[in-house]
Amino acid sequence: MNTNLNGWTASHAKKAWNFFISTLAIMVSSVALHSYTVREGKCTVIVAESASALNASVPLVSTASSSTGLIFFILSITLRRSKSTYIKLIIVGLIVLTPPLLGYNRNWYIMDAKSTFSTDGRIFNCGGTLGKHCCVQFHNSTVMDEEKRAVVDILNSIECQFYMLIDLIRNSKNKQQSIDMRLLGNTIFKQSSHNSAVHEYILQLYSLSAMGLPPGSEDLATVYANRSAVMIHLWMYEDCIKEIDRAMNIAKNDLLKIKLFCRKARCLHALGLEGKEDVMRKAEALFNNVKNGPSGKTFADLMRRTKLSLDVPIKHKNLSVRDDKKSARVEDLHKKYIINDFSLVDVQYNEKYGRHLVAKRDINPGEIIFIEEPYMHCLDLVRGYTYCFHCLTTCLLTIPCDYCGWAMFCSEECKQQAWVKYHDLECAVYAFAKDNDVGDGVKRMAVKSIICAVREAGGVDQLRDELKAFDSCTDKLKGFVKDGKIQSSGFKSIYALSSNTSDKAEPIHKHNTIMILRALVRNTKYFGKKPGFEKTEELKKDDKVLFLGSLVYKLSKIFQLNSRIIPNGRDFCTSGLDARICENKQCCTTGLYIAPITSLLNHSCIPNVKMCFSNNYSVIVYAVQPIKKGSQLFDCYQQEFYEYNISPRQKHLEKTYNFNCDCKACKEKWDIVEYEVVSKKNLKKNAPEWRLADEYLQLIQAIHDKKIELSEKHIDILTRGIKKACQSLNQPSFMTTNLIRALNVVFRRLYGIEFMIPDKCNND
Ligand SMILES: C[S@@+](CC[C@H](N)C(=O)[O-])C[C@H]1O[C@@H](n2cnc3c(N)ncnc32)[C@H](O)[C@@H]1O
Repeated sequence: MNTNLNGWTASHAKKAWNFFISTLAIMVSSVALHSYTVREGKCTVIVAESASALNASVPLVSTASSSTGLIFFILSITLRRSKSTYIKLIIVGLIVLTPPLLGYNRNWYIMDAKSTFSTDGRIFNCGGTLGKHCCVQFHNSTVMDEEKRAVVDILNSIECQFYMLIDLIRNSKNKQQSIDMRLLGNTIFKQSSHNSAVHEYILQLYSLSAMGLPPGSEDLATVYANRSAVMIHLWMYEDCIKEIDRAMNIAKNDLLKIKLFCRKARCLHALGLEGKEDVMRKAEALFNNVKNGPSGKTFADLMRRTKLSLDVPIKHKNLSVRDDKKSARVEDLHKKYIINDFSLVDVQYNEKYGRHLVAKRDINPGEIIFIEEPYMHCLDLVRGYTYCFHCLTTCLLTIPCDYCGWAMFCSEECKQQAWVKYHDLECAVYAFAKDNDVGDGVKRMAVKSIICAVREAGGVDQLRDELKAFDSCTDKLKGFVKDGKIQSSGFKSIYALSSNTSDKAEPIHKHNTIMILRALVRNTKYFGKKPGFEKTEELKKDDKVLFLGSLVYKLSKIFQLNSRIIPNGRDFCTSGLDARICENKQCCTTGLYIAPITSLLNHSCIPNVKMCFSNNYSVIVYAVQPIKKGSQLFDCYQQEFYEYNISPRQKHLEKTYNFNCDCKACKEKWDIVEYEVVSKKNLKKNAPEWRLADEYLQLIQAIHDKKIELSEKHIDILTRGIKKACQSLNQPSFMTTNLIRALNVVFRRLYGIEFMIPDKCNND
């Protein structure tokens, strides 16, 4: 008798194999008898008599269909004669069963008995049709399949059924609120003491007032006239003339026109331009019509004062909202660096970080790594008095969309371009999707990008086909690298960005999806207008709805993770918080933007790169620490280690970005140290730190206090300091941190998006 070390005999082994094979056969055949698979579009559906049969069947049946099960059973009975047959049978069994066993839980979804889902355009109803338990495996499961399942859940939710059925009030212009804002603006303007913050507030009130007024109305002409009064008050004569002409085009009231002519004559005089006499003649002609009326005396006085002022030489030169020196500097930068040239970096992928950027050579602090043009931006709704919603140009005299109460443009051209490109639909869709939340940018980005993507593709069906083809490509770097070169591919690059949000953010994305989908269904012609279509039972059957719904859901997540803040124009946010968590949203953000390659930067609490949103609609990514060839570039998603303690820092990253940070600062538990106080007294008596403080502290202080005119040379000086600090000091160190912070201020001031409202004015 053959005995092995454990006392097992061949007959034991034979019995064991026998038992194993029989059990396997019984399981398979029982599944075969109690469940069956249906190939439905891109899915395999297993239908079973009971939940337990379903659970048993999932790992087995995923590839072994009922017929395979039967064959298996028959084979095990008829062929169990020789050892080699067993071996063959086992090999076949392993081949058949291993992939599904490994795949169990990954691609199989147990559906509840009543759930309905779409399989590649067709509807499969688990309960309704079959009355049995079922689960489904999505073959070639694409990213969108995940979202489709979520959308079915969303459509089933009570919140969705509620919003689909109720009639929401269109969020649009509000004339009374506009008039109230204008009157408040007038009251503040009449007060005697003004500084730039007051000027800004007055302009904000007037522009918000303009937003809510119908086109061509006398009220709108009055608001424009009031803004022109602010402009002349601020010695911004050229802007004042533009605003006067705008008001004049719609004004019907003679009294208003006389005021405007008088103001225009003063501006022409201040600018030394011809034409003031002609303008005064027009004012005189109108004055003759009103001089005997109730306002005759007031206007006679105005005419007299204006004529007198035209004889006095003007000492103030024209001011402008744009900083010309900065514009020239940014233009020079664009001559030196090609926009969207990513030759200093590589995109790579690994399991831990996903896609990430890696330096192709050693990079010095202060060096610009690349400049990227964003794919899209979205201004905060209250910022319409400083920037154009369409081109983001600095503009204090924006004009409103004719229909909605939030979009403001720098010119008629921008207004028209935006209308043709996206705003005609955005205006209607967002009117119903808008919540009264200042930080609604993610939702608005989703609306705008869907509209643009559908248009660019030529329709919803075409977009679906394009994305399907894109999904079928398994390249991890798709959308970002083409023919070995980093290159973004428009909407597809946005679509390819990470949507790995945490479960905690789910309610927001679901709500965004409901609100946008509702507006797309009810306020666009994307789906045709079938009666009763807004009923969620109907919507669930429509593959176009499921497709667009899932796209909205995915984009909401993508924008939450990948969009970055356009910082407050003039300075650092007081708290430095991420605008999406900052309680005082207006303090630190102008809006959001998304730039695909920049979005591939992963996070570290001690970042080696920083971004600056330039005043020429581009994102400048520059190094703040020495970066070795082959190492990863890291940005900081919220606050750096010196601004936020480790625990809230990590909680926020986990909650918003769904990962656990293990950068050096987190591993070594670096907490806030008193970095803010720029004084040598705070330094430990550490020789290298003292030496660097002697060399740089005064400059750093002067930069923060705006005491010096900055230039590129300051970038070089700080760069040298950072290099020395990184080489000679143990980190974290006071001097390294402060040198890097000063470098960020310099970049922001030299190139950053900014608007200027003068402090000085005619009250001085
Ligand atoms: C803006 S994306 C960055 C690019 C991303 N790696 C990709 O492949 O698209 C943000 C996501 O990247 C991942 N990520 C960022 N920083 C990380 C880090 N330090 N460690 C691990 N994952 C990180 C997280 O999943 C996070 O939600």
